[in-house]
Amino acid sequence: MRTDSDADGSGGGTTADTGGGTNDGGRADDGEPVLHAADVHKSYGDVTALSGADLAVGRGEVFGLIGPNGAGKTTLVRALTGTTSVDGTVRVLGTQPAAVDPERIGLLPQSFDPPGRLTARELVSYYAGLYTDARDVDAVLADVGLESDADAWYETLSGGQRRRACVATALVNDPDVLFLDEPTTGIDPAGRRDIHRVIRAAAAAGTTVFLTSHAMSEVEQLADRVGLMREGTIVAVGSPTSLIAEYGGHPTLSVTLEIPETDGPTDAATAREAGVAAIRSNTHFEIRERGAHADSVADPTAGQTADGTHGPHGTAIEVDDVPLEGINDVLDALTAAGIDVESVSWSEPSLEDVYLELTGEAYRPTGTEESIDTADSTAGSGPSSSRAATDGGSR
Ligand SMILES: Nc1ncnc2c1ncn2[C@@H]1O[C@H](COP(=O)(O)OP(=O)(O)OP(=O)(O)O)[C@@H](O)[C@H]1O
Repeated sequence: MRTDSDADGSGGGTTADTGGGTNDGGRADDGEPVLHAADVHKSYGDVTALSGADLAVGRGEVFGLIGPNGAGKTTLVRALTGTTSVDGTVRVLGTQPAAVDPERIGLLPQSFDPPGRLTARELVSYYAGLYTDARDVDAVLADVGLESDADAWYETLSGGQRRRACVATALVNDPDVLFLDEPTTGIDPAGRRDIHRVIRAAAAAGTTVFLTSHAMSEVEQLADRVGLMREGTIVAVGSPTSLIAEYGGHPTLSVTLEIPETDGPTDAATAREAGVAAIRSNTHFEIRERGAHADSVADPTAGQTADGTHGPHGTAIEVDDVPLEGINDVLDALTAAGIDVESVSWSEPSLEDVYLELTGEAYRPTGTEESIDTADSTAGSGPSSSRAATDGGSR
């Protein structure tokens, strides 16, 4: 991070900010945000890629851009990196994107296919040679966890190792602004942690990181603020916490009740009905009556279907807005009514729920849910956690 770009760190904000963000963005040397887009439009023939995008990102901020395929994320990155022309205002480090000194920008595109017969060290050295003031190549390779594979040809590296090498090429000039498009695609959890650590360190040193990703858990963990893009505009901006509070919904407890193997579907419905009644009479929690759940009470096929509302051995009840400390109240109510519980899972809303709420679309899950025994159900929770007891029986 070059010191000549140091900013005053004062607040910036964006026109689309939900107001809940904890970091409204510092400013570049001349008082502007480091990245600034206002009313940006871009069309490809009849296709509208950007339809009035607004954005302000500050120095040292990690900004995560999420949105469905085709929402306009890559086009916005291209606008910010000066690789496509757009209508509207786009400023980077206080100037036009095309006029920014390339030494101050790091870019990892989604698709990057370097020559296979370069070693990782040669690849990063090549990029280092493009800059007048590059970092030590071996230090960068160590940062991304590639020190022991530095002399392997790129084509012999695994997918994750290749991606790490590519990330290294974007870091070697110690950029002031780092654009990362899906940086951890194909990288295993340990490698992902390495990359996350590198991103956090860069931001702590003052680099502005603009992260585009479909991995909601990654964005939730890394980003100071998140912008959700839909149909060419950013429809919500805020810290992950504020977006989840505003759009994520409530924590949900899902209780699967046991039904004896010989029983038929009507008994599954009866078991569920009894469970619902026990919870309603003995706790203040609401049952989440999704359409399929409501139907399952009266549905003679309940307990047999694969509609996702209950498994083959039990029937599920979803209880809305149950805090962690309320789980035992629900289980006690069922136990007191003599109802056996097969399993329990509890989940807090996450950025995934925000995404679903604001786009109405499912995305590829990133598998971050953790499972623990409910015997420890009073243990602390992370920003997005799920707790499950898979052993049968009531408590
Ligand atoms: N070079 C191009 N020529 C024509 N249309 C394009 C071009 N680039 C993008 N588009 C269109 O612009 C829209 C936005 O595309 P963009 O790549 O910015 O979306 P995205 O949010 O990055 O999508 P993804 O998540 O799939 O990468 C899409 O409808 C896309 O088909």
